[in-house]
Amino acid sequence: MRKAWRVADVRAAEDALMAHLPEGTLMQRAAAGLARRCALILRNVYGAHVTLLVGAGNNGGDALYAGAILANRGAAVTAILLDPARVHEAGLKALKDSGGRTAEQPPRTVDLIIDGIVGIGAKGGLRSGAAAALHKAQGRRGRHGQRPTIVAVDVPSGVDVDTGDVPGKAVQADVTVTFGCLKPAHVVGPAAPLAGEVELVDIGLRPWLMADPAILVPDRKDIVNALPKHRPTDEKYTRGVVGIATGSKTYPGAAILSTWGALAGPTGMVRYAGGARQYVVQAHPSVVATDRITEAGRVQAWVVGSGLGTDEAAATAVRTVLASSLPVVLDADALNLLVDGTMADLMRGRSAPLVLTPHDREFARLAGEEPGPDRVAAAQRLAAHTNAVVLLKGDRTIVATPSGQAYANPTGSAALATGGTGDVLAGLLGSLLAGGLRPEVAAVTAAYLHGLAGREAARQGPVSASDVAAALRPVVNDLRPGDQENVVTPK
Ligand SMILES: NC(=O)C1=CN([C@@H]2O[C@H](COP(=O)(O)OP(=O)(O)OC[C@H]3O[C@@H](n4cnc5c(N)ncnc54)[C@H](O)[C@@H]3O)[C@@H](O)[C@H]2O)[C@@H](O)CC1
Ligand SMILES: [K+]
Repeated sequence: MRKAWRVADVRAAEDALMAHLPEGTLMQRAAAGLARRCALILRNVYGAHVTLLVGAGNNGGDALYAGAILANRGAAVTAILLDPARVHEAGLKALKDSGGRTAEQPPRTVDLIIDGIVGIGAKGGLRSGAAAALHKAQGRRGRHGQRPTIVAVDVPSGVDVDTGDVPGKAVQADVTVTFGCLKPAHVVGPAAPLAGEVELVDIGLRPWLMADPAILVPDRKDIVNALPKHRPTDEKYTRGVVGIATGSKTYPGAAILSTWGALAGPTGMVRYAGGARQYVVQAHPSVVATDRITEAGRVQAWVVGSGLGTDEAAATAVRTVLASSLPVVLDADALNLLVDGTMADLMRGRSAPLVLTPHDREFARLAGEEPGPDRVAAAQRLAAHTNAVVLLKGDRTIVATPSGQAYANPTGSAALATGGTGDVLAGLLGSLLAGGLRPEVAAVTAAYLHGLAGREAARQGPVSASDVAAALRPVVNDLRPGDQENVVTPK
């Protein structure tokens, strides 16, 4: 897992580390890493045109020192000082000593913009002077007529570093070079896509980060490790059976999509219980279907949700699974049935895992408040209140546990913002729960795989939920270690 820390924890670690180092060492390390990445982007540093947007703090200092390094290698470096009276003096001197200059306006040619406007000291969106300078620099062209590449120092300026919120104007970076550790804005909220590609430069901070990380971000290896392995002795029941109670005669599509999602997961068998049984069996002949949950036979986890409606039968379905001692996923309509609070005791009294998968509107109905600018904190509050793992859908889906652990999914895709993809996710999640994964691991794994499937489906053009469901199985298979040949020819 990658880890992101909040600003106060980063500052505490920096203070502790700096006490052991000569003054300025950390900034030199940061600037060296920043300049190295800029040089890689420019390829030919000699003769390149670099514009620095320099704010009042140390973020501007990083930019000035990196500018000095690039100027020493023959780049034409121009610094636009947004608050000249408070500029990092030593950084400015270093830039000038290396042949860089300051100017009021960006020069005609700009290959690279280094955004040193503001870093972890940010408050609010970009101020007007900074926004105007950025706009002008962005409007310039590079040596070869190309648009300038934008490299953000530490974070794209204008974002809220601790929450990933974007309260006003902000920089859209191509690359963000950050120092010491990731921060929440790199991985959650609307800020995360503004960071572009994030490079983490080691400045020796990690051993000094004493606090727990605010957010964990899974990578491919974590997902490979989480997925249950096939064993030669497996048969369908040992791999787990997932029960799906979604859809209805009126909304059979939801049932087809969620069973499709479940079929891509690790379980050996998928059972369906509900009004859309005929449609489900037609679409997926391997699914064993009944009309009611109580007739479905044994399963190791239930998914109840989308397309179910909110009538008495639907409420009974939710009550039945909540009263069981099995892991449960509640999605869509099932979440709306929780709103009146009549199932609160059932929910809070459970000892078996419960996962809720709201999008923003469902979240607002359930929690009584919008997720707001701090989506991680909002998901954590709902998780604690409901004693459930909460998967809050979004471009960077968040998974929060009742104990306060938070994860951000890195594989988000705009392709998933289309009707029915949530049904596919819920089905897959149920299969992972039935396969024995802990609820937060199942939620994180499902979001990750679902995101990859969305990206895969988008390669072919506009995406429907069926495309995502169809892409899911190959994506899952690609990450699961397959059956190995046991007779190997010696080379
Ligand atoms: N503390 C350290 O040891 C290190 C810090 N480093 C750099 O220092 C940065 C933090 O420096 P500072 O604490 O000086 O803070 P910043 O440089 O992030 O911000 C300082 C100033 O920016 C202005 N500002 C705040 N919000 C703004 C907005 N929305 N628009 C425009 N201007 C705004 C304010 O006047 C504030 O005083 C890090 O992000 C990183 O880039 C690195 O050099 C690594 C070492
Ligand atoms: K910045």
